[in-house]
Amino acid sequence: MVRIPESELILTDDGRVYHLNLLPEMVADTIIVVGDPDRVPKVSRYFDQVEHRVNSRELVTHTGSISGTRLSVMSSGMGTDNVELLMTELDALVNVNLKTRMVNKELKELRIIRIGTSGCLQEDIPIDAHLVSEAALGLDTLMSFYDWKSNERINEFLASLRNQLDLNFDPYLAEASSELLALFQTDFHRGVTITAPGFYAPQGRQVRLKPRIDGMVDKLAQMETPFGRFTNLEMETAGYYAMAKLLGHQMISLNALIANRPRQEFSENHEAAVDRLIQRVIERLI
Ligand SMILES: O=P(O)(O)O[C@H]1O[C@H](CO)[C@@H](O)[C@H]1O
Ligand SMILES: O=c1cc[nH]c(=O)[nH]1
Repeated sequence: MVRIPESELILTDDGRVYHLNLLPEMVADTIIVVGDPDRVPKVSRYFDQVEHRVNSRELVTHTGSISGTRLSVMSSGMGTDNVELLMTELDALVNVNLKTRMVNKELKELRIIRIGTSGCLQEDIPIDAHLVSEAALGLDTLMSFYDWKSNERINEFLASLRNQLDLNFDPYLAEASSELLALFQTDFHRGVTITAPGFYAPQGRQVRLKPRIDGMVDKLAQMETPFGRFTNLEMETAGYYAMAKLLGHQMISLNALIANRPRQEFSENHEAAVDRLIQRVIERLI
């Protein structure tokens, strides 16, 4: 057993993990994750009671319970760089003894559910619909820094995608937890999500700067992946799916589709679409 040094897993003077600013007893085994820190109280307002409220930069955590089920809701901010530190510190809270700095012999498996917003790539899916991601493609480079491996079929698909989009980095594809996917089987659209390392050119948008990849949205919308068609673009899901798989946690990502890219439409009330999603997720968790 190897002791994790002070420089590698940083703790505050009172023993909290560095970025999340949390102690182990402050998180539940079921965690809802959101991007926007202002969305955290919009979830915890459905809790019967809140035990802990902790703010640390864009990382906000509320822990409480609904009808006897203990739940946490945490914000990550935007992007998979934040997802990486959130998942690593969350895992350390439950799987590392923070006093001895040794990994626990028995590892805990958390249930983590993302409630996010996303832009739809397919014309036939209505605006504000709710979609569960069966798998996600990472167009960020996060998995280049971990020992991430895929099977031959996925590797062939990724090589072809890399070629079609003329990418000069290695994308990755990660899957949802099948157990959590079963919870959201009915009444949700299903699809394959694309996780981009930005909102504009990395999602094929042009404001003043022209994206390097021509017709990216159309090309992605027409591709067939090993899990079906690509449905939506956002900024976190693939990072969550890959980190959860590597760390041994169950993870599912749900999105309100507040923009439709081919139709060039944006939601008239995206807050209401997100609130409906929050309520549907809570109903299925408790
Ligand atoms: O609404 P959230 O959960 O933040 O998700 C989406 O919205 C942000 C971009 O506007 C990105 O974080 C993207 O993934
Ligand atoms: O188009 C969109 C909408 C929400 N979030 C994204 O990342 N992209």
